[in-house]
Amino acid sequence: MESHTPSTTAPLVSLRNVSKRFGNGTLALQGMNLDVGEHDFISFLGPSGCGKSTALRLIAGLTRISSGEMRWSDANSVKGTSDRDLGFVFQEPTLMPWTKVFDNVWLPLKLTGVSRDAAAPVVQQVLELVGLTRFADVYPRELSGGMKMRVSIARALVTHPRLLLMDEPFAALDEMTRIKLNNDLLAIWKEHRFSIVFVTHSVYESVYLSNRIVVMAARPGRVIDEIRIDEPYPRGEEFRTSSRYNAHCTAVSQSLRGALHGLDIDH
Ligand SMILES: Nc1ncnc2c1ncn2[C@@H]1O[C@H](COP(=O)(O)OP(=O)(O)OP(=O)(O)O)[C@@H](O)[C@H]1O
Repeated sequence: MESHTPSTTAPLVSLRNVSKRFGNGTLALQGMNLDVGEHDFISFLGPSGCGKSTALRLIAGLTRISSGEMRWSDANSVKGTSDRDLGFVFQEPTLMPWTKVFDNVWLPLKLTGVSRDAAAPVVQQVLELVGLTRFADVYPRELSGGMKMRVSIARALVTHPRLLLMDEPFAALDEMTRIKLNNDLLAIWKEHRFSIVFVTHSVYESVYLSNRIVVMAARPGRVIDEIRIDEPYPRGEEFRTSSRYNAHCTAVSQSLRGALHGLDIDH
């Protein structure tokens, strides 16, 4: 068993007092502070509307911050939020239905000018990582929901990003598929040592996966707690059925109740 070793190097990305107000006046995120370290697995957890997706999209550079500061480590700062340093996985697999699995996964490399032939070894490598070696030549419609999500993860990993951002990637999947994908994601993360920021509504999923859980509340969207899950990896059935896991879930649920309580006060 291996304990998670907290990063002693500079954070990959730091948010300082970051806020986001949309044009319609909604304060989606207020005063967020966060350091994402090397090989962190961070979950954003909270009720609907607390700004989880907004925070993720800010980190991805898909939405601009209104105030505050976001700073990338030197290795990333050459090109800022370079596409090659970031992978993004959405709740929907968002695959191109008219083209085969191989071509869907090749896309991020194709967009940076890498030919199909040159991309082939790395596309095969990431398909192998997600267990889809034999499916390179099929269309997305021939795949189950879980397999489509695996393709989406492979596409995000094909550029070997240092940070993988995942917005409720498994929310639409059945329980067994979700557990399997949780385990496979942890195995890939452990082997390849990138960092993950993962949005979820599930206390159980966040405790199982993460070493840090950022608990958020709504109106305005904000961070109300950060909880460390200091448990060794790999985590498997033994951890999922342990009293320690239950105790962590109870503590996180209590913190989350604070988030919901805040919502009641605001309304
Ligand atoms: N483009 C937008 N324009 C205006 N308001 C927005 C926009 N995107 C999000 N919001 C609002 O910002 C707040 C935070 O939304 P966000 O999607 O980040 O929350 P969330 O925690 O991810 O919610 P959910 O769990 O339901 O996905 C919400 O009140 C939402 O309605």
